[in-house]
Formats: sequence, structure tokens, C-alpha cells
Amino acid sequence: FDLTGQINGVPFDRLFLNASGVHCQSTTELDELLQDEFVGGAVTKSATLEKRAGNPAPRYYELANGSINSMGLPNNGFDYYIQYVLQFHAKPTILSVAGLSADDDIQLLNQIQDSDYQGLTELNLSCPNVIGKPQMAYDFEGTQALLQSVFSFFKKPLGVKLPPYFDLVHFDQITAILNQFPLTHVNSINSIGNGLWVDVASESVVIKPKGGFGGLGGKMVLPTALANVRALRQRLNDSIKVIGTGGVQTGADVFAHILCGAELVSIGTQLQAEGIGVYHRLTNELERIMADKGYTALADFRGKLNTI
Ligand SMILES: CC(C)(C)CCc1c(C(=O)O)[nH]c(=O)[nH]c1=O
Repeated sequence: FDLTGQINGVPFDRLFLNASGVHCQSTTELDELLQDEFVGGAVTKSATLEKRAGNPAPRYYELANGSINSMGLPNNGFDYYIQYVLQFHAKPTILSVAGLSADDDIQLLNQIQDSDYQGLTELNLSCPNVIGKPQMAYDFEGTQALLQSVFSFFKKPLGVKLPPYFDLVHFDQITAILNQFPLTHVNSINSIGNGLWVDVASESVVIKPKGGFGGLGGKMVLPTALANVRALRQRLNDSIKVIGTGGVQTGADVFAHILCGAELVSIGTQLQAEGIGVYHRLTNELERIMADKGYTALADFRGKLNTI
């Protein structure tokens, strides 16, 4: 079976990635991903300029149908991750960066521009904005201005990680902005922001930071993830690929992401819950579905979702 994809001419011999944030904070975790035969590439935890401890625990909690997290960007700092991605790896890496402000974003990308790194970079637009404004990706003028200044100096491959949108006009608005820039890809979705889980027995929230509010992932977000992948694919220039992230538990979920137009598929919550063996299972399940349908390659059905 041909389970390949490519981003900006970078070939991925397998479609599977990790969702940034999961199994990607240390070089040990990143190595384990890149050494797994069923994984196509690895995305780093979003790097900030300085190393961060992140929020107090409990900050991640597994639910029956997904997960809730408010990690607070714990990471080993930009230098740690650029040093890693500058090493030789048999498979592609995606360096994820998240400034704590637009200025940080500019500084991070300037450091990449000035480095020898020629691989893929992903700017996490769920990063915080100025106080009183929503996260960058929900501030359309802010996103436009940020990308305008980024592309005035950044000449290397760049994609963006987006939170989910829920209004069709918002899909029109964000893609009208993104289509102005030579992006390699859009990675959709990030967690559904500011969910809340209540444990009835203890009459309490389940994570400590932000009074229990946190990003939702896993099975429960699949319909939102599929909608975002499909809506972005329908609106973005063909040159901008879509990496599908969100809600994948089974091979059928992977198949659905590809039908909606995903070039590659990331696994987050299920990787956290099941471990790296999830990729072998998902590969078997996906190939079984493809065989039953007479497909031999993802390209046979990528983006070919039927409407009724
Ligand atoms: C939410 C931010 C802390 C601003 C960015 C990092 C991040 C986190 C995190 O580190 O809390 N969790 C997510 O599910 N997605 C993210 O993009």
C-alpha cells in the first residue's frame, strides 16, 4: 500500500505524525517516533524562546471520550529543538514554534531563518496574543499583520497550526488571509479551546490550571477536526497542504481525514493513551479498509469525500 504524502516536496513515506505536544518534548521521545516503521515524521513540542516548566499538575486528564489539557507550553526551549532538528534524521521533522507574543514569534522565526535548518517549520497560531485579545488565530487582523511581517524576512518552508473554527464565514476569512502567503501547509486542528470537565464524585474540575478550563482532544473532537480539514481543503490554494489532526482513534477515522483532504494525519490523545503501538494498529486498520475498497494508495481517495 502506498501510504505516502509530501509537504513542500518533502516526501513522507508514511502518513502518520504525532500531534505537537504529545510524545515530543524530549529527544528520546522524538527519536522513538522517528525510529518507528509506521511513523512518517515527528513534530516537536512547540518551542518557546526559553525553556519552560509549564503549568502545575494535574494539567492533562484522560476522559472516556478524549482528553483535556492546560499544559502551559512546557518545553526545553528553542535551542534544544533546533539542535535536534539540525541533526541528521532518516525521516522528516517539523519544528513547531510558539511565541508568547507576536514579537516572540518574530524572534523565533528570525533565529530559524539565520540557522542552517532547511526542514519544515510550523508556527503555532494558538499562541497567546496581547491581553484582552483572543488567541492569535482568532484575531484575523492580528494574524494578517503577523504573517505579513513574518514573510517579509522568512524565506524558508513555513506552515501554521490552527485551532478549530466553527463558523463557515470564519473559514472564508482565515483562508482569505492564508492564501496570500507561500505557506507549505496548515495543520488543523489544535485542541478545542477552553473546555471544562466536571468530576461529579468530587464535585470538582479535573485539571489545576485555569480553574479547570483546558483544550479538548480525542474522540469527541473528530467531527470538528473533519469539518476543519474539509473546509480548509476546499478553500486553500492547492499548494498549501492540510495536515489532519484531531480525534483519530481508528483506521476508519484516519480514512475519513484523508477523504476530507488530509495529506498527513497526526495522532495526539490516542498516542498519549495507547503509546507508540498505536501507529502499527492504525496502519493495519487503514490498510484493511483500503483493501476492502480496492484502493492501493491514499491518492486513490484523498479529498474525494462524496456529498449527497
Ligand atoms: C495553548 C498554548 C499554551 C497557548 C499553546 C500550547 C498548547 C498547549 C499547551 O501547552 O497547553 N496545549 C494544546 O492543546 N495546544 C497548544 O497549542
